[in-house]
Amino acid sequence: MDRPFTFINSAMSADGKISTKERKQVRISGDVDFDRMDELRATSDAIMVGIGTVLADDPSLTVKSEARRAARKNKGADENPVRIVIDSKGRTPLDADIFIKGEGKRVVAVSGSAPADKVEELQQKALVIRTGDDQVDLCALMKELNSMGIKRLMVEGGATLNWAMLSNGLVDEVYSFVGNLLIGGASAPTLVDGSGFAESDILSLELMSMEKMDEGVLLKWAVINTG
Ligand SMILES: NC(=O)C1=CN([C@@H]2O[C@H](COP(=O)(O)OP(=O)(O)OC[C@H]3O[C@@H](n4cnc5c(N)ncnc54)[C@H](OP(=O)(O)O)[C@@H]3O)[C@@H](O)[C@H]2O)C=CC1
Ligand SMILES: Nc1nc(O)c(N)c(N[C@@H]2O[C@H](COP(=O)(O)O)[C@@H](O)[C@H]2O)n1
Repeated sequence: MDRPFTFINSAMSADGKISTKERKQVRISGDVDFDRMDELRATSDAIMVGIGTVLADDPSLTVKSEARRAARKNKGADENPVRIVIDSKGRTPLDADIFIKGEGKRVVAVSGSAPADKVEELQQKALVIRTGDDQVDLCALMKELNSMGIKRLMVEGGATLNWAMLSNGLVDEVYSFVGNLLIGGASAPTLVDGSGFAESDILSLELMSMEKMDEGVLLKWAVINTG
């Protein structure tokens, strides 16, 4: 495989929403699930999010547990995995938490549509990788990440990036915490948005495990990529 092993980790409400119609971050996970997410971060080479998530949530994507950061250091790795933003037009704010918080490498993946001045500014903060004309070419990017030594990639959303990764056959597993709340709203983002599959292309999953966790359930799925 010339791309990293890739999994999506997400938290959704019982009605499949990952945030509100205003795209406002909601605490869906409980403490146990957040700790599980931290372990996933700590054991990944890189974490990827879309620019929509950076603009909505301003996440730091750091490993929160000091012990886990120390364990990474002991193995000769940076305290935090490489943090990657998928951002065709180079809109990532220079004061985003992803740049400010925690040590470690950052990558901003842009496309040919990113203005040169934005790229120059981002290069002060991150390695900038340019693929694709209008939007980031995710298949080409994944090959490049693989050649950089990124073998285990965690995708933390949002809904549009999840769709793009899944519909390009780039995801191996999906971990979804389903919380005990209903968010509703036709326009609220779901686990997978985008344009959606035609009936003949619907993606099949194989249930790997289900576990009661906090006040919800953790579902682990393997993606059956046929392409
Ligand atoms: N509950 C949870 O677990 C999580 C919830 N969220 C929520 O998700 C929401 C954000 O999701 P969403 O708005 O969908 O944004 P995303 O984070 O999915 O980012 C989508 C953006 O990525 C850029 N992009 C670049 N290249 C591509 C490509 N090839 N294919 C697709 N997109 C590409 C596009 O912007 P451009 O063209 O400008 O590059 C696109 O609009 C927020 O409300 C956040 O709170 C987010 C993460 C986890
Ligand atoms: N697993 C999970 N559960 C929830 O309830 C959530 N709201 C999220 N959101 C994701 O976590 C990111 C925050 O990361 P930092 O704490 O800033 O490091 C946020 O952007 C979403 O990706 N996840």
